[in-house]
Amino acid sequence: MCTARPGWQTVSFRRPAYKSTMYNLEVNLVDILNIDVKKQIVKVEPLVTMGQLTATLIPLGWSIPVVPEIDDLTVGGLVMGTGVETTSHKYGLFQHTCLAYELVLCDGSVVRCSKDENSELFYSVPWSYGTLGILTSVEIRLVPAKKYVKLKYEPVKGLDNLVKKFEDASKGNNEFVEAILYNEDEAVLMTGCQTDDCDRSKLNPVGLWYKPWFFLHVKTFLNGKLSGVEYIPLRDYYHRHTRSLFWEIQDIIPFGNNSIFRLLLGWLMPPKISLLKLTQTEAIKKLYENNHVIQDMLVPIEKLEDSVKLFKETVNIFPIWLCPFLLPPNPGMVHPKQMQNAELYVDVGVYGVPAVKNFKPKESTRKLEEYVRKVHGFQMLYADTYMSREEFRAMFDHTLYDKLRFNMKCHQAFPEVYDKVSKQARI
Ligand SMILES: Cc1cc2nc3c(=O)[nH]c(=O)nc-3n(C[C@H](O)[C@H](O)[C@H](O)COP(=O)(O)OP(=O)(O)OC[C@H]3O[C@@H](n4cnc5c(N)ncnc54)[C@H](O)[C@@H]3O)c2cc1C
Ligand SMILES: NC(=O)C1=CN([C@@H]2O[C@H](COP(=O)(O)OP(=O)(O)OC[C@H]3O[C@@H](n4cnc5c(N)ncnc54)[C@H](OP(=O)(O)O)[C@@H]3O)[C@@H](O)[C@H]2O)C=CC1
Ligand SMILES: CC(C)=CCC[C@@H](C)[C@H]1CC[C@@]2(C)C3=C(CC[C@]12C)[C@@]1(C)CC[C@H](O)C(C)(C)[C@@H]1CC3
Repeated sequence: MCTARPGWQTVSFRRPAYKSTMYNLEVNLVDILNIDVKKQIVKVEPLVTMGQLTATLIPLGWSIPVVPEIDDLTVGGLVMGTGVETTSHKYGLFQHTCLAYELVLCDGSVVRCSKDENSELFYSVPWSYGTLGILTSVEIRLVPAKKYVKLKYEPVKGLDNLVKKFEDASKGNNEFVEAILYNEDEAVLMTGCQTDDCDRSKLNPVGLWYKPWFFLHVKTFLNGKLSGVEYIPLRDYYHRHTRSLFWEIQDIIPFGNNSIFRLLLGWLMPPKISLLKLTQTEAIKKLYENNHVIQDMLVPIEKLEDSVKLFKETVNIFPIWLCPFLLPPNPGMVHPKQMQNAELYVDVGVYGVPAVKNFKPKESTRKLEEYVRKVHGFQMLYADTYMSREEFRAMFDHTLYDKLRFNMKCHQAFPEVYDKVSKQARI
């Protein structure tokens, strides 16, 4: 069994091939069920999107701790896969901000799980891609929302310098930490906090239709020697990369940042990911397969410098997105090597056309995957993975997952995660 949500509707890169051979379950659960400000919990159904949630919560003065930035990402997809954002160094991944899940198991029973109730199931749901049960609701922590983010842009020269500053910023008191690496030697580090006060002369609603693409706006701070400060309305900040799909839009609509285009037609942007997927031709699919890399590798922060060098040598794609996150020592598929303390990791996001000669998608990606396994890192599974089943099991801890699948007789109802995310399972 799998959900009946068609592949073209999902934000993941490829379409799931398995949907045509499995029993498809309609899970049309699209509502925000309850906002309990006393207990600071919001209860939502799995198809609630990030755009829908921020539009509802922010006017009420609330938000959730981790808001992955593409509007159409769903709570179900983020729980069953993962979500990371610039607050993750403080709160962890999306699933670490969830307090309880309600699932329908393969025997038809409904269970609620949390850290104190059915805890093994609770810790096994993230990264399980719908292979333990069907999610029907999620309780997420609420945090107070303020009106603006006071964002400081700091140009940094030298990779070693950036790595040090980035690590310090992630361990400091900042609420938001992110860096964009424009080449091996130049980056802009962004740190911010929420505030209700705003210096109007520095207000920048980056989400307005005529505003330049965010990554290009950030790039302008590279030229100045000084740091810059801006006040960005909270919702504009959360979805700052939505309009340009990070920097992927430049390959799809190359003239999209032209100021006249923005002024007249900027309101049309971005095209819906689902529309792009639905209308994707075989030729474009091949082009992306053979001459494009989309990968997010999660590595321990002390491996950041080595990872950037390896990415440069293997695919040579810039900009690179850097986002720190805290990985707590919880049981389940993804945890730090030592189970004593939470560890700081970083998401190294590489999206674009490789600038190396003789780029071979499979070989290059496998080289990166091997490195990530070696340093006890993890690959985000919305993108292509070329790992074998054994390699996949070496990267993701299947101990608890296997135990639960056996106890709950999941093998009679759901495939294994690998059979949903591997290259063979996706078209
Ligand atoms: C002919 C008729 C007459 C009625 N007369 C009355 C009346 O006089 N007084 C009265 O109080 N009621 C009456 N009802 C029943 C009832 O009020 C409405 O049908 C009900 O409120 C549905 O509202 P809706 O159309 O907004 O919900 P829907 O459009 O069915 O659903 C609204 C949203 O909730 C979601 N949703 C629906 N069901 C579920 C579920 N089980 N779990 C999760 N999400 C769900 C949907 O996906 C949708 O997003 C009547 C119903 C009918 C058909
Ligand atoms: N900033 C970030 O962190 C970003 C994250 N992403 C990635 O995008 C993906 C989310 O995309 P989205 O379109 O929302 O999700 P998808 O529809 O792609 O779903 C992802 C997985 O979750 C499963 N799933 C979803 N809902 C349920 C449910 N109710 N019960 C059981 N299983 C369920 C799906 O199962 P099935 O196959 O059966 O449908 C699928 O395997 C995540 O993998 C995330 O990591 C992408 C961009 C940015
Ligand atoms: C963890 C984080 C921050 C991930 C960000 C990932 C984005 C860059 C990804 C998510 C969805 C994504 C894979 C997508 C694409 C580009 C990269 C995206 C936007 C595009 C639009 C590229 C063009 C393709 O033909 C197609 C339309 C299928 C995809 C759709 C999904």
